[in-house]
Amino acid sequence: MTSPPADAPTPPPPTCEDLYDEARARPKSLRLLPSIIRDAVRLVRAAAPRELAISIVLKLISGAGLAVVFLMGKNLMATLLTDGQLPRTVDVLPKILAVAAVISGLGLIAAAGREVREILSETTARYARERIIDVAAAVELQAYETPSFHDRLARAATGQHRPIQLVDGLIGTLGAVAGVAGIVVALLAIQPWLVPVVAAASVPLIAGVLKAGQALFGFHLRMTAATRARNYLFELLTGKQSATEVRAFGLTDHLRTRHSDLYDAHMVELRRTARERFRLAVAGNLALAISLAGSIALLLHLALTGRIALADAATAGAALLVLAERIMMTVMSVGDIYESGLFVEDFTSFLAFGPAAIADRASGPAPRDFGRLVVDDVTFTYPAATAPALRNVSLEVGAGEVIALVGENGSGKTTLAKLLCRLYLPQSGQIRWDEADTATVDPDELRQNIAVIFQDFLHYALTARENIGFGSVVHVDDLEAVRAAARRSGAEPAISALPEGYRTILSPEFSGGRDLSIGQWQRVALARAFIRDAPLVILDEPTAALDPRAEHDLFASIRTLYAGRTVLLISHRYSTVRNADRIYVLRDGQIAEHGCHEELMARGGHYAELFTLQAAAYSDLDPTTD
Ligand SMILES: Nc1ncnc2c1ncn2[C@@H]1O[C@H](COP(=O)(O)OP(=O)(O)OP(=O)(O)O)[C@@H](O)[C@H]1O
Repeated sequence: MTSPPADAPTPPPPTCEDLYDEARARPKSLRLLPSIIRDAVRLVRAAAPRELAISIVLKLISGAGLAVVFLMGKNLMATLLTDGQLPRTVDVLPKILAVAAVISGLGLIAAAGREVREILSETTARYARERIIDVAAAVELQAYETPSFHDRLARAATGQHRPIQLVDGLIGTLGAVAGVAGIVVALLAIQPWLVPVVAAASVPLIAGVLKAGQALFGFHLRMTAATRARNYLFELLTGKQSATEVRAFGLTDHLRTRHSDLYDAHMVELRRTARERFRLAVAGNLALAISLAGSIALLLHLALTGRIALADAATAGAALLVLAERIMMTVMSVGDIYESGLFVEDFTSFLAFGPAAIADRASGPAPRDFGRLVVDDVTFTYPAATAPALRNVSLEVGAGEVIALVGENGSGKTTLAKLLCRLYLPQSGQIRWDEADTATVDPDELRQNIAVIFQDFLHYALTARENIGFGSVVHVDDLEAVRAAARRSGAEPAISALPEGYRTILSPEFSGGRDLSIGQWQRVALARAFIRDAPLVILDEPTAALDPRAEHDLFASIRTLYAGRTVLLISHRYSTVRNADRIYVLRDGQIAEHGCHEELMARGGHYAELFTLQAAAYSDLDPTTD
């Protein structure tokens, strides 16, 4: 692939939106079925090739086994009834034993088939789940900002058992089709005109099951967003994180009613869909029944008027009835396959958005060292927003500098930090790490050079060691490195006081787990940034929950703590950023001004206004001021 010219605007990253629309718009005709079946078989084969092969072989053996039992039984009867004499035990016993052995062998095969099927199903579900994780990990963070991605993710997560259902249905259908074929051959020999009649009568039945499959799939498609909303409310009502606030504000009844209303709407729609599916089934079956009754009446008429032999009419009638039953079964199986196929198509088209699909995105190697980070005229708008969060932002961060980013709420500080980490790509402008445009380098490699702690850092319900070690996953088992990071961030005393120290799970949801105070959590998060050996450190509000002494200590020693590294600091505490080499002031997504503290104060602009405002609040509280 050719790389775009250096000055060309960065193309918008592909999101799941494109794929979503394409998948939805695609006609869900029966013609798609072979490719859907191929995809499903491929997926199951990739997940569990051995189990799939064994499962098919066992199914074939069972099918053939039934025929063998039938033939052996026929042979046994012949032996028993030979010349009207009682057979000798020695002649008959081996045959009885052989029939018994084959029957019990078939029983064993059926039992083995069930177990293999269970393993096949679970292995396929696991494989499908892992592919979903691949997609979730590969898509740009931007995809998470779109409801359609979450809809598709939710459907993929619930549809992971569909490929195996489809393959199951396929194996069953092959058997049913073989049964139909046998009777069709017999009918062709007796009354050939009956075959096209029955085939024509099956058309409404087939159309019905296809429409029924589409109706069910449509129902799931329509309800995905509402189902996610309902599941979210369920999480709120049952989750640990929400439990405190839901109780404190007495929200349980209100949320419960909303959950229940959404469920009511879901059930109304489900009943409507079920009625539609039932109507389609009635119409299809009625058409088949009418044509059957007509054919049998005609057979009877032909027999009574002497145009066909009575025996032929009776045989054809019986074959017709069996055929009708088989056709119904077959059509049902085909309907199930089609229905599963619609979900499989939805599922596999989602998987297509995984690592393979984004492999050809520009992704050169990330620079190893850090000299300079340049933000050049960057504009960025969130997918869900209409106005840009950042407009024509330009700034520069040099190696070894401590740079501060300040501004009022919503001015774009966190957004800029996320763009620097290449979590989002700008719609226009460039972010250059030394000479490399970060849009064109491998994002994972680039992020290895950055230690970032966001305001909403994660509280992992895992051990204290992991909570720190995740900052540099290669050090997760290195207790000494973890301890050293904890000492630097001041988290060490709180962790050492835990019942199992660094082995304690930081969540009371798990046995032996304990929680930390918010300030202690913040120190743990800071330790995560310390353990990561990255040249650029981005700290987004790192001291919001720290006590004044801890905050003072951190900022007083920031140059020593991060000696040799470059620090980008986002803070609302103006006193803490005054020692930065350069301060950038963001306002409504734009850089309003920049310079060192003294320069900005002398200028008397936005920074000076906010700094003075904050300082005044402190001096008002100061009992020594008059
Ligand atoms: N995921 C999102 N989708 C749409 N708009 C967003 C999203 N995240 C943030 N915004 C909007 O982008 C703008 C910048 O937000 P950002 O979080 O960068 O501000 P901030 O300066 O870090 O604010 P704070 O000081 O409150 O942390 C805001 O107007 C915000 O409402």
